[in-house]
Amino acid sequence: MTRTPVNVTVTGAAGQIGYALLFRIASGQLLGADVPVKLRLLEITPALKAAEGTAMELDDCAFPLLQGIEITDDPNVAFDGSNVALLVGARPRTKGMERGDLLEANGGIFKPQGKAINDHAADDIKVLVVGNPANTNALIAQAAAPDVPAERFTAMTRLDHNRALTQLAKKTGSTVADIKRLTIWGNHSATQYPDIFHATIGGKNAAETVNDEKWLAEDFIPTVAKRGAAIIEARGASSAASAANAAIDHVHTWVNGTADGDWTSMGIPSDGSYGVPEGLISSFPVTTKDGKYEIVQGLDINEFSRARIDASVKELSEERDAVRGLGLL
Ligand SMILES: NC(=O)c1ccc[n+]([C@@H]2O[C@H](COP(=O)([O-])OP(=O)(O)OC[C@H]3O[C@@H](n4cnc5c(N)ncnc54)[C@H](O)[C@@H]3O)[C@@H](O)[C@H]2O)c1
Ligand SMILES: O=C(O)C[C@H](O)C(=O)O
Repeated sequence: MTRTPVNVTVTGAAGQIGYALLFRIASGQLLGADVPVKLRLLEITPALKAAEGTAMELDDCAFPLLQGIEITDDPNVAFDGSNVALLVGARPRTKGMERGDLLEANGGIFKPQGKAINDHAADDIKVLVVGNPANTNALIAQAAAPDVPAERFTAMTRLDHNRALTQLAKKTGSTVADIKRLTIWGNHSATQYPDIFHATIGGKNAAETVNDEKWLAEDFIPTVAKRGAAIIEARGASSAASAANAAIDHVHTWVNGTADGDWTSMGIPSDGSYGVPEGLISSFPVTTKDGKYEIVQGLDINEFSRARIDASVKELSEERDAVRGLGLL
C-alpha cells in the first residue's frame, strides 16, 4: 500500500539544529520507517542559499522516504498543508539584550508563524517549538492560531528529560533503558525541575535507590538544568545534535505512543493539573497514544518537589505576563 506523504515543516532549517535534524527526518526516524515525508524548509531570506545547500545534500542521500523538498522564506508557503511543524528558528540572545528584548524579537517570529499555521496547516497539525524561550514562544504561536486546538502546540523539554536519564543512570550504575517514569516539570530553562521521586530503576524507586538528597539538590538538578550552558561553554556553540535527537524523540513518541508503564516529558498547555495555572505551556509527565497525549494524574508531590515546580511555573507566569505586556498574546 502506498501511504500519503506527511508534510513536515522545519523552520531555521539552515541552522545547526536543522542540519542535524533534517537527515534524520528524511530517513524515517521522525515518523517511522514506512512513512514517506515531504519537507518544507523555512528560512530568512539571507539563509535561503544555505538551506538550498542542505537540500542538495538531502537529495544526494537518495532517501527512499523523501518525496520532495520545498525551500521558502514565506511562512504561508512553509506551513501550507503542514502535518508536523518543528519551529526551530529563533532569535538568539545577543550581547546587551535583555530578556524582554528577546521575547519581543521572538514574538516577531512566532506570532506570524502561528498565524500562518492557523490559516494554512492541515487539520491534524502537530507543532513542536524548539527555539528558545521554547515554552513562551509556543504560547505566542498558539495565541496566534485560535482555530487550531490549543493542545497541538507543544514545547521541547525532551532534551532535559534525556539529560536527566543519563545523569541518573551514571549515578546509579544502571543504563537509561532501566529507568522509567522520570519527569521534567516547568520551563525549559535553568528553573526546570527534573523529578526522580516517581521514577524507577529496574523496577525500584529511583529516589530511594539514590538515597542522597544532597546529590539531588546540589548535583543532579543543577547539572541537568544548566546542561545547555555547559554545552555552550564546552563546544562554543549551543547543543545541536542532542537537541535534534530530542526533537525526533518528542514527535516520534507523540505520534507512536509511550511504552506501557512508562511516560515522557513534554511542554504542553496546562489544564490546571498539579496547580499549574491553566494555559501556561509547562512541562508535565505525559503518556501518549494514537497521536494524543495525557497528563499523568494522581502523583504525590512532596515538599521538595512542590517548591521547585512552583518556582519554575512562577517564571513561566512572568514570561506570559511579559509577552502579554508586549501585546503578543
Ligand atoms: N528546547 C531545547 O531543548 C533547545 C535546545 C537547544 C537549542 N534550542 C534553541 O533552538 C534554537 C535554534 O538553535 P540552532 O543552534 O539551530 O541556532 P542557529 O542560529 O544555528 O540556527 C537558527 C536558524 O534559524 C533561522 N531563523 C531565524 N529567524 C527565522 C525565521 N523568522 N524563520 C525561519 N528561520 C529563522 C536562522 O537564519 C538560522 O539559520 C535556538 O533558539 C536555541 O536556543 C532549544
Ligand atoms: O540554546 C541554549 O540556550 C541552550 C539550549 O536550550 C539547551 O538546553 O541546550
